[in-house]
Amino acid sequence: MSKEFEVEQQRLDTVLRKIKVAQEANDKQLDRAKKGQDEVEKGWNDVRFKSSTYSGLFETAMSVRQQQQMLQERELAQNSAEHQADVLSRLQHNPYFARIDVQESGADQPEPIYIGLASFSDAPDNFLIYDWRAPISSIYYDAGLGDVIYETPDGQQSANVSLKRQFQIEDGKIVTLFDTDEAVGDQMLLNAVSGESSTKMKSIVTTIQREQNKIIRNTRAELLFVQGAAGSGKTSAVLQRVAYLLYRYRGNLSAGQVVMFSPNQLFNDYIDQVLPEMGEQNMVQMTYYQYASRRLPKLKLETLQERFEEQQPLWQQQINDFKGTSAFFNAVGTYAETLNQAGMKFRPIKFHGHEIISREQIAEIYYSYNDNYRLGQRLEATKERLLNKVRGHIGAEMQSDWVEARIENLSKEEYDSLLGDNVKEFKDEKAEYNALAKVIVQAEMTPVLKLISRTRFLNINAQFIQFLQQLPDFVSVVNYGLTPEIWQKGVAETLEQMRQKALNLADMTPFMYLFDLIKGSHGERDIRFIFIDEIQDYTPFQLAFLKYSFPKARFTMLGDLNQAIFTKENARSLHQELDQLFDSDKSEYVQLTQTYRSTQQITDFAKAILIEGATINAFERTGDLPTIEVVTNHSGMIQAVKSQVAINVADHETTAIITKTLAEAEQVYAELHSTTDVTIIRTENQRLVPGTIIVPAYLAKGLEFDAVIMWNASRETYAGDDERQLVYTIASRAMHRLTILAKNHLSTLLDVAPELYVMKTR
Ligand SMILES: Nc1ncnc2c1ncn2[C@@H]1O[C@H](COP(=O)(O)OP(=O)(O)OP(=O)(O)O)[C@@H](O)[C@H]1O
Repeated sequence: MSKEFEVEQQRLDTVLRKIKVAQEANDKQLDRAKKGQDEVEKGWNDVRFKSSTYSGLFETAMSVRQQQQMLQERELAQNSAEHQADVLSRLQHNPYFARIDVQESGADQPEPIYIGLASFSDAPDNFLIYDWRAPISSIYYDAGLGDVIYETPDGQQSANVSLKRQFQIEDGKIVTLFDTDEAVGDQMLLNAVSGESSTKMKSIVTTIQREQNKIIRNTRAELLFVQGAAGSGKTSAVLQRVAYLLYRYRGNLSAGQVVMFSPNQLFNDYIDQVLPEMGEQNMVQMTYYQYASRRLPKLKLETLQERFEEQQPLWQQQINDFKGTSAFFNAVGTYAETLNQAGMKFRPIKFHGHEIISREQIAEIYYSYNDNYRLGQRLEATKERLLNKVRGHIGAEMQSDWVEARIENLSKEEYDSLLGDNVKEFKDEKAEYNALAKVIVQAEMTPVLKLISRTRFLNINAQFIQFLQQLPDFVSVVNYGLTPEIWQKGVAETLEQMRQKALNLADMTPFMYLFDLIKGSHGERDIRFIFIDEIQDYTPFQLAFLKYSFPKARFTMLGDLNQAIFTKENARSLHQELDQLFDSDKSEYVQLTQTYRSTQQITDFAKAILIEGATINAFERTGDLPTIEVVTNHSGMIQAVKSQVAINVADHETTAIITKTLAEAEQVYAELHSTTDVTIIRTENQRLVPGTIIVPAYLAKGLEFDAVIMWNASRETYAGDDERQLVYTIASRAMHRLTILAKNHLSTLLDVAPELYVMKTR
């Protein structure tokens, strides 16, 4: 054992001992906090409710307030002690993974800095471990030896690095230790990426790469756009970024103010351990569909499966494309402006089957305000007036026949329960009638008042249709390859859908936006950071809408234009679109070209599928060449799948059989499950499970597996050039092994150089 090894092990022993001491002290504190809370809770018994006199009331209130404050303090103490217990047990398990010796300018000697998952000190300012997110830790990820400059909250700081050392520690023992002059040594990275896939993504703190570190620590950009090839660590980097931001803005930023839009629920499930593993709470994670469903609970929205599998006629596709443009977004805004003068659609307010306020009356109120009222103000003012009007209607309604009939037929119990505490001697029958009638009418009015408060007197569906009908007045549809006739045909389709309380993806966001403009919504202003994964699947309209909906947030967008569902043309213009939404001085575009997921052979193969793709560099890790097998019939493919799965299982490689559609996945499952142990993933709401799975391509986004079997990569299945990206996405899910099966003819999209794969024959 080398001298250094020994010295490091001794230091490790000392640190672990100190962690233990800290744990014991913390446990005591936790006990005290818990006991304290019990006492406070007991204290409630002593709070006397003296309510007969004013001073008694005041005393009670004070006493309650005091108890509440004490409870809050104890709870805080307990929470922080609990948090500390969690941190310490993490550190006990794995205290640090790196050491750098840094001499800051002005200091007379270098200081060793040990970097781990959290900071730990045994005395004020005596840090035995530095959090990986501390400013100084950045040096470890960014540079090799020598003079360096690093960012601190107070500006740039210069220093000299004389040593970089990496550790692997298990059960309190240093397993390996090596010095390096690179940023993060390749050996460590190779170890990290050579592991097997799992159903849960892991954190990459120990091996963050320099360009990933830039993304993680960026606090300047309003828009940070990360373009990165499949497997280049986009998702990993942003999850570490969330952890970094929560650390950097601790006390001012909570996990609930960070929202991540991800491609599907399965993916959410896949990544949901990364932050807890680092001792942080998860941010809010949702899919765009979930976001829209939450906002439009009454409508049946188009699902992921429908969106991917539906074959639409060209004209419909063109309409949908147009509805995704920023021109269309602007058109909604222009239309909404016109509503300040005229055109707002209302529903009459009804009570007991008859109209009490007609749509014309509502319109009259709505347009009675002067010109400088905005839509939202108009609506608020109208709402107030309507509420008053309805309340004022109570008197008239009390005399109506139905109220009289109800009162005449009241049983004794009903009578008592209606009047409640107000049962008393009435001076005459009229007084009694009025008292009863008032309660009855008020009760019946409550739902009407509620509807008004919720602005249900707006006819938003009719409004949306009217907007669509008038759209050619605002934008020339001809510029988008449409004619006014075709456009109106599309409007009729939307109308038909809305009659069935459904909305397709293309209409969903315009509908929400129009509704928001009418309501004068100011968006969710407390959300501070928005992350959007798989940005290439969003339309410019959606992006503009998200910007509008989260006006105070900084955006981080991740995407791979190679995996675009957008056409290439759109992908290129995405940049221009974003320039219109964000101040270009505060936008930063970063490219990740190095891939980590797959072996060199798989990366090279996947890359060859793309034409003029973005730059992709494989990480040097070798494996077998991908294999392609073309058989003559369906049962041949089933045979091939079975034998490949058997080989993979024997080699402990978790396998995903990826099909194009759910129907295909079902078919393969039906033929396999009696003889092979497989799980089918039908919807995004399922969980990933260990072992072999069958999954349709659109649910495999963002995931990775040791081995992938691409089902039926035939010419008929993957025919059009627009499916190139999909084929690339499927191939790039594989870490170590890729098998492609086809019937009769291989898809021409897989027509790559023969040295990149092995053609298998039986
Ligand atoms: N710095 C790193 N150290 C170790 N492993 C890394 C690093 N960066 C990425 N990886 C690994 O590479 C794999 C791919 O990363 P990730 O899923 O974040 O890529 P991605 O760019 O989001 O891919 P895709 O676009 O295909 O969804 C993961 O297994 C991840 O753990």
